[in-house]
Formats: sequence, structure tokens, C-alpha cells
Amino acid sequence: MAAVVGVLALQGSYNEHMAALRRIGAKGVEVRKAEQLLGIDSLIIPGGESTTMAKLANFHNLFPALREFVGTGKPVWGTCAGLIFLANKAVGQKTGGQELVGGLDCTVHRNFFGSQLQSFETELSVPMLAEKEGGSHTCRGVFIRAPAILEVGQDVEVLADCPVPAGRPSITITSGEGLEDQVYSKDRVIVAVRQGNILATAFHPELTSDSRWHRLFMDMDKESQAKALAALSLSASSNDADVGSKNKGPDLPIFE
Ligand SMILES: NC(=O)CC[C@H](N)C(=O)O
Repeated sequence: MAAVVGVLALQGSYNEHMAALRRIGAKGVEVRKAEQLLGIDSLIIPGGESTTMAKLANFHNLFPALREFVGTGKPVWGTCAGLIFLANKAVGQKTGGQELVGGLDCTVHRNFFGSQLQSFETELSVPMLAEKEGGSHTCRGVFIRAPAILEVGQDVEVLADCPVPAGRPSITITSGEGLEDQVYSKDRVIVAVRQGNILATAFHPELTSDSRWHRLFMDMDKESQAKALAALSLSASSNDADVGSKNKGPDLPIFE
């Protein structure tokens, strides 16, 4: 059965993700209500404006269901604002912060690359994407008032990084307790990662004609469906074994 990809359709570039899925023959459905998350195999959280998206998600009481969905281990992909949603920690936010879904062990800076006017396109080196999906070793990265990942946990695989623009001031990250400050002043930042079944990109592959990120996500989906099926058939065969033993009659001693 074809996998159904949910696209969170509260705000932002969900139409573009739907179109990108259509281009590769995948079935996408727009998700606006918590109960719709029950009928999908994987979820894309699109780019847009994360504060607005969080307000809408709150209004529709979606956060608990989104967290539950991420917790199931089904594939989830966040692009741009979607990446911010999935991060365990976000800095560079409005005072008071905003609600996050979490699940991705990283610290993200909301508007790392500056304002809308500092939006840019660049060629990114993506060896893992090329290895898995073929094609060029680079992809076009469209960064729109884009976030960047400053730190990742040890289970997070870095898929792409990019140079910090010249003149970008260093960043102070305050720890949870507000006790110590770390200053981030490296010359590269992370812009695409994978942690298990969570994929996150700071840029917008849905705005380019390169379908490889969507294909990679569909492959994650296939892998996870195959695993779920294997687990099902394992438990079915152990049930069969149970049935078999029930039909065997009394367990008599065997004399050889
Ligand atoms: N293109 C995007 O999704 C931009 C995200 C934006 N930086 C935010 O905070 O929501």
C-alpha cells in the first residue's frame, strides 16, 4: 500500500511540498487536525513563520498530537520553520520563546542568517544525498530568513553545512539554568541533519526542481514501513508458533 505523507498545512510552504510530492508520484495529504495524524505514515512540517505556525498549532491544540507523532518514530521532516519546530532548543527567539514540538537533539537559531532581506541561494555540498539518491554532489539551497543549527547531539548526522556570512556577530547561548554563557563564533553552521527518522533542513528543497530530498524522505518512509511489517510478521509467526503448540496436544516426554 502506498505510504501517505501528511503535510502540516497551517501556514507556509505546504502547497509547494504537496506539489513536490506529486512530482515524484507520492501521495500527500494536508493535515490541519490532530486526528488526521492517525491516518498518515510520515509528516512534513513546512517552512513559513514559526511563531505564527506555533500560534495556529496551539489554537488547534496540535502540539500534544505532534509530539506523540514524533514519538512514534514515523518519519518526520522539518524544513526551515519546520526545523525550528522539531528542535529541542531554539535561541534567537522573541522574549518568552515559543512552543516547540522537539525531538531533534539540537540547538537552532531562529533567524541566524538575518532578516528577509538577507535571504539567499547557494550551492551546498551534499555527499550523503548524492550517495543515496544519485545525481550531483551539490544541491541548490534556498535560504529564506533562514535558521541554522548551532549544536547537535551525538546521535545526529550532519548532512550539510554552510559558511557563516562575513560580519555575522557571534552568538551568546544561555544554558537552561541561565548560569553560563557560551559564545558561538565558528565559521560554518549546520543546515541539514538526520537523527533516526527525523530529517531537518534549514533551506527549502520544495522550492527547487531537485526532488532528491523528497525522495530521500520517501525512502525513509519505505524503510520504516518495511521495519514495521517485519515486526508484524515476526509477532504473527510467533503467534503461529503458539497456535501450533496448542494443536500439538499434551507435551509428552520424547524417548529416543
Ligand atoms: N522560511 C522560514 O521558514 C523562516 C523561518 C523563520 N526564521 C522563523 O522563525 O519562523
